Amino acid sequence: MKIVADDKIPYIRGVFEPYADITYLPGKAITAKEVKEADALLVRTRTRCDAALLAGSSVRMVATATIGTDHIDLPWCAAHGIKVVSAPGCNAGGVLQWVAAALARTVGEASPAGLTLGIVGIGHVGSLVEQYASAWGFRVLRSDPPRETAEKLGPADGYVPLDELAAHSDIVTFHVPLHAEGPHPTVHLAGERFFSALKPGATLFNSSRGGVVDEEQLKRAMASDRCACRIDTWENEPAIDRRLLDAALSATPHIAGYSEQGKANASAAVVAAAAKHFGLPPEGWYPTGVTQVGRRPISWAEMRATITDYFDIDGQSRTLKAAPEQFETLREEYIFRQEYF
Ligand SMILES: NC(=O)C1=CN([C@@H]2O[C@H](COP(=O)(O)OP(=O)(O)OC[C@H]3O[C@@H](n4cnc5c(N)ncnc54)[C@H](O)[C@@H]3O)[C@@H](O)[C@H]2O)C=CC1
Ligand SMILES: O=C(O)C(=O)[C@H](O)COP(=O)(O)O
Repeated sequence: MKIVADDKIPYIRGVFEPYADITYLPGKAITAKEVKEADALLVRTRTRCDAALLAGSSVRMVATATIGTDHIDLPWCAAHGIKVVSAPGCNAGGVLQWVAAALARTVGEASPAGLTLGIVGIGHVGSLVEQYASAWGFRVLRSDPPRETAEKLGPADGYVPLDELAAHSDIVTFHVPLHAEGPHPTVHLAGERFFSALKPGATLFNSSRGGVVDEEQLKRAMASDRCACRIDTWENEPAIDRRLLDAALSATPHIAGYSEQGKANASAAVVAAAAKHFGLPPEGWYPTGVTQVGRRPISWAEMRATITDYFDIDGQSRTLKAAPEQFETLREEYIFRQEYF
């Protein structure tokens, strides 16, 4: 059995070695030639898994150590009998920490009470953000048309159309997958219509995917002082837009989910997926030495007073702004932070 794995998936070295021939490569170096005779791929967002990579290969399973799957051509894999497994919710706690830091910087000395937070996408991340933001005193508006339809949710549950959320929110945070298909596509979900509806002076957070926000429209809205932004995920990473970078209140290199616990969960998920699929022993494996966090309530005051000790969003923003050409290196050399709530 042959596995090709991204060499930046942490903790997994040694786990499959007793059972499989495993090769570790940088995500971008996982090419058609390298995977031709592989049975399984363990990837991250940096390997595009589509016909160009997989056609004619012996790959039967792709496991991604990420929540997002937009780097994988899911229909093509399904049509060609390739099982795809992701790591749902693995690093939601890390993204919560990024949002908390961004909220702390945006709200400052003011009180969350009286401010409205619009959350777009109420899945693993969005619902966690909602839980903490509501407890901190924000009024929360939600938009998630797929859930609203499936679960018959509406204004009585705090679910509103995106335009309405935009018009009434002081801060809007996006937590949707990037997809172009189906009745509720998210490519440029924050586009011209969204920015026309947006409450003047609002701040937009994007820690979902570049492409969910139309950066040209965002820059236009910022140029006329209609909004501000804090951005973790960018169109065209790693070649990010320098004007947007300069204008953003916070700019981080797609590291919102980079907590030690999130990375460990992601690694455990891909190991479990491959072990299960191929009937190998390490199915219940989890990295040793990773501190477990029990999710706990934290007051707004405690969070504001402590968040910088764990995640210095301003410091990391200064680093990226000073050296945007290092975008990918900053990600690769990131010291995974600790979740503490
Ligand atoms: N910056 C980072 O480091 C990270 C980014 N992410 C991104 O965050 C995204 C969300 O993560 P999860 O909450 O775990 O995903 P999830 O799949 O649990 O939830 C996504 C939610 O978005 C909703 N949705 C889909 N289309 C929508 C639309 N047009 N409008 C409003 N809502 C819509 C879905 O119904 C679902 O409830 C991931 O797909 C990934 O792209 C995830 C982890 C880390
Ligand atoms: O989980 C996701 O989805 C993310 O965006 C990840 O945090 C990005 O992880 P890497 O691909 O950089 O491992």
